[in-house]
Amino acid sequence: MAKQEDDFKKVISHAKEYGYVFQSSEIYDGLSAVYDYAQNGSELKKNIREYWWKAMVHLNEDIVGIDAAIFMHPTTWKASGHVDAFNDPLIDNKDSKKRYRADVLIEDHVAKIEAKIEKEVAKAAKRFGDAFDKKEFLATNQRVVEYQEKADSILKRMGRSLENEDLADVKSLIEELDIACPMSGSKNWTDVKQFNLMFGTKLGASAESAMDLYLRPETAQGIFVNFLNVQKTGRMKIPFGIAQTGKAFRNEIVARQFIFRMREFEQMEMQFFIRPGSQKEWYEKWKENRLKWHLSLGMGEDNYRFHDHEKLAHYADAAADIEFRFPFGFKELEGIHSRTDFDLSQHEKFSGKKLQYFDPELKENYVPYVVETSIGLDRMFLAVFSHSLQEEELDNNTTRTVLKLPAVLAPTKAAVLPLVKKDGLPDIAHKIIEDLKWDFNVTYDEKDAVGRRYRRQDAAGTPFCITVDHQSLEDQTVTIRHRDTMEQQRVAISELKAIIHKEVDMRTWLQRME
Ligand SMILES: Nc1ncnc2c1ncn2[C@@H]1O[C@H](COP(=O)(O)OP(=O)(O)OP(=O)(O)O)[C@@H](O)[C@H]1O
Repeated sequence: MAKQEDDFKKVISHAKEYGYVFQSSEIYDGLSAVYDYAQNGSELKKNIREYWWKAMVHLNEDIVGIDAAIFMHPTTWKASGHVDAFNDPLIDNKDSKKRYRADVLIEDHVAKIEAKIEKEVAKAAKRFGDAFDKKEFLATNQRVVEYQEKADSILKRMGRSLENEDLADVKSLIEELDIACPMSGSKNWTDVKQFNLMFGTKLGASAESAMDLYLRPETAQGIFVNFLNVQKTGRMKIPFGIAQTGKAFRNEIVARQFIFRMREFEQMEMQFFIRPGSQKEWYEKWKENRLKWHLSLGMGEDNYRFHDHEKLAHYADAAADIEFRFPFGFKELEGIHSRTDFDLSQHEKFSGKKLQYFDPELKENYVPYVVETSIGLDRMFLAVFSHSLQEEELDNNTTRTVLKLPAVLAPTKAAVLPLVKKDGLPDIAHKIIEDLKWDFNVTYDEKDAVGRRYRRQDAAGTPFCITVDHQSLEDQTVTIRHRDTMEQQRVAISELKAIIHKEVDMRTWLQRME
């Protein structure tokens, strides 16, 4: 645990030091769970968004993108169920006065049991070496089986109680598990209460005419209310999808873990409209497709897993998360939900307008079913950033800090470095930049010895360093150094563009999904 915390602290401080993420309003001591993306962070975030948009919208003929407003008519949130049911169960500790999500306290308790299982697995793997079969061990080792059963039964009971709104039982569970306040160690808890996560605001100038509004807690509803507009104007035929990226706001009770859980964040969502009855098939297809998208980034198959939900939201008939191995363990990165016709039917009911599709093949009208994929852009950022940050032991007994971002996502693709600040080398470097900047985000750096500059670019995640030296004056060649291997090649300046394109183009990366 201590190592995990330490690694995570390194991630947070590296994000600040290298211009990725700052705390919002830091000069006023910050605002809890709100963050700003800095000069490198905003580029990385944009690149992740574009990588998603390319895969989702441009590469799928049957998916189009929209950009709906954050403000929506307040009835939207009545219809969607958010006014009545977008709650988290909260519990206060009477001694420390700290507030927690009751379900998170229980899940953290279960995570500790799961950590014990991992420990047993690691021990056994060491003991048995090559002969170790993890699956068999998990199924047959008595202690591990007991741990697993305990973890499952806790989660099942919690899911059931939350579903039945039995908050007294959630409190009993916390007491039975002897869960203490992580801050104070006290077990003096209040009852569990529901807390609505939507932020309210007002539209209009005068107090009398002002209308109560909400900042949207998810982007999905902007798509549902536009379903028929898009279908008609785009002449879309079912099955088809509508995608969008944009801000969402949730007044999270416990906002923690850096940009993992924020109060203002960005979602990338796609709602896929289908014939009723075909939801199982599409749900499976989208689960598979989304995992492939993640794997295309090459961050290791072992770092992802599916978590199928037992406890379903009020709108869903199936739901799964793609979990990623964050520095603090496996956690939800993306959700895939089979939302039935719940949202469109609710909007029909509350607006009094028909939201139906005439299926020319079946020759009938129906309210389509929906399978959605929903991923947090900030969470994806954290996944990519934390996975990429590595400390490497080098042959000469030094370590280097390197941010091995997938090159396609790296904020700056290349740094151009004149070996010295004289003899015309900076001029050549600037000329190279003039040419490359139309294709890539590139940077110039002439300060310090070249070795230090390499290290700086490694830590900032720049995949290539291009060094201009005296030989460049004679034969128009430079060295290009690869961040991950530290290998250097002598190449003609005229070849640079093609070399970089090959490594950073989305095509190369996204074709891995095929
Ligand atoms: N507060 C938040 N900060 C950052 N990202 C978030 C936040 N809430 C949700 N997301 C992202 O949006 C995605 C889809 O939202 P969804 O409503 O399914 O999340 P959720 O199940 O409520 O998440 P969680 O269980 O972590 O609260 C999540 O998978 C996550 O990546």
